[in-house]
Amino acid sequence: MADLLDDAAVTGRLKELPNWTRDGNEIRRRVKAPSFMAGIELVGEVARAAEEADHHPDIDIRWRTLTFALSTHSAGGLTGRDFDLAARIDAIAERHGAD
Ligand SMILES: C[C@H](O)[C@H](O)[C@H]1CNC2=NC(N)=NC(=O)C2=N1
Repeated sequence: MADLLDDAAVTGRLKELPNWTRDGNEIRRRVKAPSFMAGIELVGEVARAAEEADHHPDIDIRWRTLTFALSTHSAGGLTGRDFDLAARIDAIAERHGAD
């Protein structure tokens, strides 16, 4: 099982991911896609990355605004797996021309 990160480690990893904010046991990012369908395609790609990593974000879809939240449920908080997937989500969002 992945190790829980302490507050200092979480703060350190968040510095590399300026689009993400911490809310308790999770980190969250909002992404605005160029259109609804672009957002759905982006979510599909995130879903494939999540399956590959065997780590799954909570996803909220509102027209072209997507919110991704990450936490490691089995560990009860934030681990390196959340930050690794967050970086992959950033790369996917950028490739899809999202803000
Ligand atoms: C068996 C499998 O590894 C676990 O159920 C995984 C699947 N995806 C997961 N995703 C997230 N976000 N947290 C988990 O603890 C988790 N556990």
